[in-house]
Amino acid sequence: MLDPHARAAAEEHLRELLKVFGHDIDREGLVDTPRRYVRFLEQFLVPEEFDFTSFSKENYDQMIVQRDVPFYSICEHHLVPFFGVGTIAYIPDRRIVGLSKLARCLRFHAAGLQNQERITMATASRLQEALEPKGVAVILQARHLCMEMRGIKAYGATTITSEVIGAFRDQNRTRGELLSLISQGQK
Ligand SMILES: Nc1nc2c(ncn2[C@@H]2O[C@H](COP(=O)(O)OP(=O)(O)OP(=O)(O)O)[C@@H](O)[C@H]2O)c(=O)[nH]1
Ligand SMILES: [Zn+2]
Repeated sequence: MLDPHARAAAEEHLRELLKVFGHDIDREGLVDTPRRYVRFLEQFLVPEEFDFTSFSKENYDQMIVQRDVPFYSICEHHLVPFFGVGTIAYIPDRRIVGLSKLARCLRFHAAGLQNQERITMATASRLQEALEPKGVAVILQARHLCMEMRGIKAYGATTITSEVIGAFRDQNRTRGELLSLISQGQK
């Protein structure tokens, strides 16, 4: 959380920026916008930490795959959103993790000013460190508004990044099984 002085300064900078572009910052629709935007940045740039609640895997030793996990981020180059869905998979060794923590992990690392490759690697490393599983795979598919609204204007282009660790990297059969599980039921 920002202290009140820092928040007031951030809001003032935003008012100045809007003025530079000729906006009447006292009109009804804009008067509270700097406050709202700074609050959004506070929430988005400083993500909420979470606990990696884990459980004994009992006898389960197959891969766990979570698909279509939505995430939102802000491109560090243009300050424009990029967003998409991720697949997070792991093969437990001793522990399994609470399912919501997979999505939380991706959400946490997507927050802030980012590039897609960094989110992919950070999500995978975090799972690897927290669980020491036999393998981890993170695959992100995203649309970058900096490539759609501006610049190259490649509407609808998607970028896929992946990070695979352990058994997913070393064993073709394991990797094949992951790909087949991911594609199941997809249109
Ligand atoms: N590798 C990577 N590049 C990204 C990501 N998000 C945006 N970029 C790219 O960062 C690059 C910044 O390039 P610059 O040439 O400095 O910026 P620019 O003149 O605005 O580039 P254009 O977008 O091509 O108009 C662009 O090619 C963006 O597409 C990302 O998540 N990963
Ligand atoms: Zn960008």
